[in-house]
Amino acid sequence: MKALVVYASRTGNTEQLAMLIKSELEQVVSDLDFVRIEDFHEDLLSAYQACVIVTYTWGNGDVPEEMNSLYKAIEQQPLSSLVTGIAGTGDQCYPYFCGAVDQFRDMLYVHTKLSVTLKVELSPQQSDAVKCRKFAEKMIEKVNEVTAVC
Ligand SMILES: Cc1cc2nc3c(=O)[nH]c(=O)nc-3n(C[C@H](O)[C@H](O)[C@H](O)COP(=O)(O)O)c2cc1C
Repeated sequence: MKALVVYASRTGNTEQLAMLIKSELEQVVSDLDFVRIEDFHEDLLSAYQACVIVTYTWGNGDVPEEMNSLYKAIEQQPLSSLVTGIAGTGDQCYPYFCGAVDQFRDMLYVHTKLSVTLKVELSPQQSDAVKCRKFAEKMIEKVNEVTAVC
C-alpha cells in the first residue's frame, strides 16, 4: 500500500501530531510519504491508496490558506476510493475548535472513503499517542475493507 501523510503547521504543534501519526502508520505501511503541504503537488494524489491530512485551524475556524488547493483538488478529482483520515490541532479558546478539521471532514466524507477524525488541543500530549495509534489502526482497517470489496 502506498500512503501519504500531508500536513500544514506554523508553530510546530501540527507537525508534532503529524509525526506521531506517521510513526504509528509506518509500523504497518512500507511505502509512506511524509510531506509538508508546501512541498506537495495535488496531481500526485491519485498515486495513493490512503491519505492522512493534518492541519491547524486559522482565522475564525478556517482552513489555512496553504491547504486550500489540496482541499479543492480532492473535491474535483475522482478520488472516491481513496481512504482518508483528517487530524488537526486547535485551541479551545476559539469559538470553532479545530474548524478546519470539521470542514475537511465534511468534504472528505462526500468525496473519499473517510475513515477517521482526530482533534488535539495545541501540542500533542502523552495521551494523544494512544489516539494516534487508534487513528492509524482505523486507517488500515478501512484500506483492508476497501481492498476486500474491490
Ligand atoms: C490568528 C489565529 C487564529 C486561530 N484560529 C483558531 C480557530 O478558529 N480555531 C481553533 O481551534 N484554533 C485556532 N487557532 C489556534 C491554532 O490552530 C493552534 O494554535 C494550532 O495548534 C497551531 O498549529 P501549529 O503550531 O502547527 O501552527 C488560531 C491561532 C491563531 C494564531
